[in-house]
Amino acid sequence: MPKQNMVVAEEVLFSVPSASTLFPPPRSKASSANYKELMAHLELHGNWNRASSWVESMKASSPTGPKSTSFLPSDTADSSDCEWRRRHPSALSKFEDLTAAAKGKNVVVFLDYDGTLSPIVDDPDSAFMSESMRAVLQGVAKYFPTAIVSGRCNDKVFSFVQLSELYYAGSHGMDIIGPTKWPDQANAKTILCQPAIAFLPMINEVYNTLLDKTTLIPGSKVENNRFCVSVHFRCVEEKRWNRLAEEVRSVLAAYPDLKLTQGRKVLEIRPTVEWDKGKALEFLLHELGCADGDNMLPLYIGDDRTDEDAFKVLRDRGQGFGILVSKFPKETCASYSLKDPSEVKDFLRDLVDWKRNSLQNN
Ligand SMILES: O=P(O)(O)OC[C@H]1O[C@H](O[C@H]2O[C@H](CO)[C@@H](O)[C@H](O)[C@H]2O)[C@H](O)[C@@H](O)[C@@H]1O
Repeated sequence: MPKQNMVVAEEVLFSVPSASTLFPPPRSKASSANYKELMAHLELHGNWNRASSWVESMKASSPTGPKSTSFLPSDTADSSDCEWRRRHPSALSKFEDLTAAAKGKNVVVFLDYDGTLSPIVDDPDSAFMSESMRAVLQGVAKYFPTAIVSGRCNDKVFSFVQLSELYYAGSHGMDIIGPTKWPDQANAKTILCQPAIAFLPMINEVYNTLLDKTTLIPGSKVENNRFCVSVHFRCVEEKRWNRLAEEVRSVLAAYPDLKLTQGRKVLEIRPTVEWDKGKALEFLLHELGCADGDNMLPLYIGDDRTDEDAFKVLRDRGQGFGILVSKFPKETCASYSLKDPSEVKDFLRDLVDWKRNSLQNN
């Protein structure tokens, strides 16, 4: 499928050509210290000074509906859609292939929250999970170690999910805790992994400053995700995106240790630590004793650019499967697809039934 027919994946916003690409290093050793300093300056200020390119990226990314494919001629859209579905078939229609691969292995389930377990809604505080999804999740956690890996802070995700038998990896995996009720209360294992703990005061400071700076931009919302901050623009009129981007840019210019990425109609500010949902997945697999073993089959279901880090880990390890939740073609490292949270629920229910039946038949 031609690249332009795919939805642009959300990406690190200041990934413009690096200064070192534009200015190759000097040959003499004597000039190299000055060169490093110059490069650091250009990387930071050159890139941070492009609020207008942020807006282009904000416009290009995060399509959520039929509008997003409207730039395609309809026959091209149809054929590219078919080709994409062939390469990333539905996890529901290929369920038997998946369970065949899982036979004799311990399945571990990783789930993103927004857009995967709950539908995308305008107000982030109202992204509730349905009771039926909760019941299915409870069933999943009964048979398989299950983790929620989210950009949100753990407290918020827990307030939506309300299941203490799960692992939670909030703040894009930078805050990992084990279940307080699995396999049973007495044996509950407390895992704690917080690789960005040193950034807490800085993140709080940035959150407060951003709250203050964006307060006059109607529709904007700043969310404190503990180890990262989200600036939502889903409800901001497009003519004001430039102003919002400019405010965020001006705040972040003072924090070289923070980076900016983009999700679904959201700007995300994160520490520059080498940690993401992929690292969280690897950490949890290791904790569960299946880092190197072939006896585990991890399944990771997610809808966002940030989930791609986890899909990539599974693809590179050749272990388990990534399942992308999307109604339309997207660049992805996932093997399979599901269209929306309702299909995710069906898939998880099938998984529980399959496990229950195979236990009964043994
Ligand atoms: O990793 P996730 O669990 O998918 O979290 C990613 C972000 O999700 C939330 O924002 C998204 O969902 C909102 C509610 O549906 C929607 O209004 C927003 O436009 C989406 O970007 C959450 O509010 C963010 O903090 C998370 O980073």
